[in-house]
Amino acid sequence: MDSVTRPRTLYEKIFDAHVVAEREDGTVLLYIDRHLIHEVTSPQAFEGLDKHGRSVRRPELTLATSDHNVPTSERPQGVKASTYLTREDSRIQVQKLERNVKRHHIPYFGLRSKRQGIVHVIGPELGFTLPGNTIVCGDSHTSTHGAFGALAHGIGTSEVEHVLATQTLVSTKSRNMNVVVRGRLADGVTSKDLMLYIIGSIGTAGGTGSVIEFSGPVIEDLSMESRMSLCNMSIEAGARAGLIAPDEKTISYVKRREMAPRETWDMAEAYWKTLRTDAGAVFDKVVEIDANDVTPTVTWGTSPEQVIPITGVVPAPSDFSDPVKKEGCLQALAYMGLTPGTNVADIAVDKVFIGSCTNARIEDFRAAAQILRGHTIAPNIKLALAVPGSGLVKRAAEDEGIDIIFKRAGFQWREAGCSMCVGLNEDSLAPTERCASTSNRNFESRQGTAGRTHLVSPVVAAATAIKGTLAAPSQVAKSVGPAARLQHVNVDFDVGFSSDSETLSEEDSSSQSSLISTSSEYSGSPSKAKRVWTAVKKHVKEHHDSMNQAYSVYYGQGAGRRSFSGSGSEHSKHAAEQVAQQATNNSRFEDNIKGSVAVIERANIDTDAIFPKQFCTTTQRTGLGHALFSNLRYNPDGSPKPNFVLNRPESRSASILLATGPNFGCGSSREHAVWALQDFGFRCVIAPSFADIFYNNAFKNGLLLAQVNADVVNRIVTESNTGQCIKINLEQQTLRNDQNVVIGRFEIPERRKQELLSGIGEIEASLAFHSQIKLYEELRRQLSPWYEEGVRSQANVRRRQLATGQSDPFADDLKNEALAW
Ligand SMILES: CC(C)[C@@](O)(CC(=O)O)C(=O)O
Ligand code: SF4
Repeated sequence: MDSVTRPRTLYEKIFDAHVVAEREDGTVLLYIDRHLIHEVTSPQAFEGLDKHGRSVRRPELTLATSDHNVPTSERPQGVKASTYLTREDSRIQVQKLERNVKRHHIPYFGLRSKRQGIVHVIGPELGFTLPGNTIVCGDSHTSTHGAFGALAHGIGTSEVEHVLATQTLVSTKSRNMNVVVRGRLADGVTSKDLMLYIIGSIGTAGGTGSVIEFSGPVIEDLSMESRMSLCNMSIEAGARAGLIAPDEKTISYVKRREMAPRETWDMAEAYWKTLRTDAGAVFDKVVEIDANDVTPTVTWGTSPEQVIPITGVVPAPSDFSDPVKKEGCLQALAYMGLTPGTNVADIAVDKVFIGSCTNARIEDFRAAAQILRGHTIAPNIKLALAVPGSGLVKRAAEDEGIDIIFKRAGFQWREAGCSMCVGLNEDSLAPTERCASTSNRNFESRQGTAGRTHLVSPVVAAATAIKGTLAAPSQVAKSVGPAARLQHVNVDFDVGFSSDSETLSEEDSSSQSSLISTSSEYSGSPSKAKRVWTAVKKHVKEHHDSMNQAYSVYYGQGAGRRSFSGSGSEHSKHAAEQVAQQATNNSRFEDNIKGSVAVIERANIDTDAIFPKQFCTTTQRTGLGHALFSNLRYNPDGSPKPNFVLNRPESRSASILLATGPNFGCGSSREHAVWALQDFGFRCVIAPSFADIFYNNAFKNGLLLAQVNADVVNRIVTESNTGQCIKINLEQQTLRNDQNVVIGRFEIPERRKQELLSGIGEIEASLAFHSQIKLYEELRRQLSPWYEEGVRSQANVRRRQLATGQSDPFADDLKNEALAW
């Protein structure tokens, strides 16, 4: 009961309310309320499901769209992936998604849908994203949804498969971090500037292992769109998730969205209002930010932490005392083609991109249009691209005349998609082209091989387009009189999608009896389950606004949360046996690795560097070694760069990779990075620290990550310079040289070690908890029906439409899509 009475953070409350079961190794099975999928990170997950003959547990809790690969050029009516996507690999990815959603009855907004768009734009805008939810997606920017007080984070493809099969994730509690923002944001300073400033202050690894709750008067003042931009980039600060407590703004944003609850709205609202950090709750770390210090901010380098006010000058390596930052500065200056001391405002750009899941919402286009109105882009701008985040954003902007302002200024006004954020379609940078971009990543070659990215806010992007050089909005004269109609028109999201969910009343006897039967399945005592359930019901009546408490009461009675091999439970024993059997079927991780070491002297090696984006269009998980570090390894003509470590003959047989700097694997969630490292022959990566999503992905695939201190890094470098092999003993956590001398120890959490040693398949292990998952779902239907009300499977929506004969735009849009299959 301690968890109920102790003051808790918002994060802890959401986490606790989603615990399906606690496992013996200290991890928990966390229920996932909402799952978003897209074409790039899902094909291998569906393939995994097929291989094991598994189905999708709750298709209606997953929502799919195609966004990364889709062209943003004009989309004719009735467009089909087979003809519209001219790049073969992209077309195959989209078609595979279409086949998978059809087979599994997953709602899908694809090329024909008005509601198609970037996953992190459509989730909130459709009301799929709700406060208090757990939300995941095979995409690091899932952190965006934290703006709603949802626990939302990116996962790798193995975890996508896990969620599809079990509707849960294996999880551990993160650390609690609080970023408090006081003061006031000046005119022309946006939440994007604020977030760049925060990342500049705490660094790209500043949030590692933590969930950041943003709070303070400045956060309260932000609109929902601005909050989304802020939370979106939490991953760029290394955090597992960003969170903002839901308030009136959140609630009125969600209300009447197409997939939001209606009949159960009042209960939902009452519950959401309880979702805030209790007074006296303890954060592991608190960072105070004064918004008065924030000015329009841009990045000058190749990491989102390399930021500078637009009024500043490009830094020199000597400005940094930390040797890692000094080296990073040197590398970034060379890549970006910049000279220290240059005024940022004198940096001329070639292209301007307003779009991406960070800044492609209606408010972003409104703000940029205010700057662009009556102006035209500078002659040196080769391309100015405006790409709405979704079909609905595009429509809303067009209703307000915003598209006209953009077009008159010389921008191209496109269809929705990820576009030049990642350049998986035709929208990308040519080598050495410089871009002011409202996206979130300035990694090397992110927007195009050898392209140069400056991250900026939408108003800075607009001002830059006009000036031709990086510019603050205040540098652009306000035009007199509107050049086009620009007014705020509220898009009507209330399009008559009435609820047909079977809202289970508390008195629903059939569901109550099914609850009792599932409960008894593992508690071994139907009468006890009944008693417990009666107590819970009573509690719910008294505290109907507190789901956390209701769950806790239930669990407090000892009815749930059996640990994996909990005593006395036949079901648990059976599960344990099943998993033990499974373990013997899996190949055991050999606890000793011996091999030569390839050394990369860099910090913050991002997954875009490990597995460049142009290869992300694959639907394979094997044979990807050729793409490993491709941009660092090969010249544009395909010839190898002789100085890159993997091209040296002695590296061909290396099975250990050492990164000398911290934060290896930061950025994108693409699990391809792990698959490529393994395919090349690496069995272990050693580094001072790792980014969270990459860490998870590696262990899911049996790639050992060994964390060492600076002394051990130096020792390994010395040994490998003399051609020595390194021996790794996982059991003892030691590193030895050829003479068997221990040259250092490495850190690895016990449970990760056991995971590797046992070789247990995680999905099998989680499926063994099916009774607990079922029970949790029953409880949830009773205690928080609003999370079930707005979601429907594709099949259900269409069945209902056929039965009622009623026109329903949401359903029509889904049907439209289905016609293309
Ligand atoms: C799928 C990929 C291209 C991604 O969206 C994935 C991610 O961020 O996790 C990216 O932006 O790098
Ligand atoms: S970061 Fe870019 S590529 Fe990734 S989801 Fe957002 S818009 Fe798409």
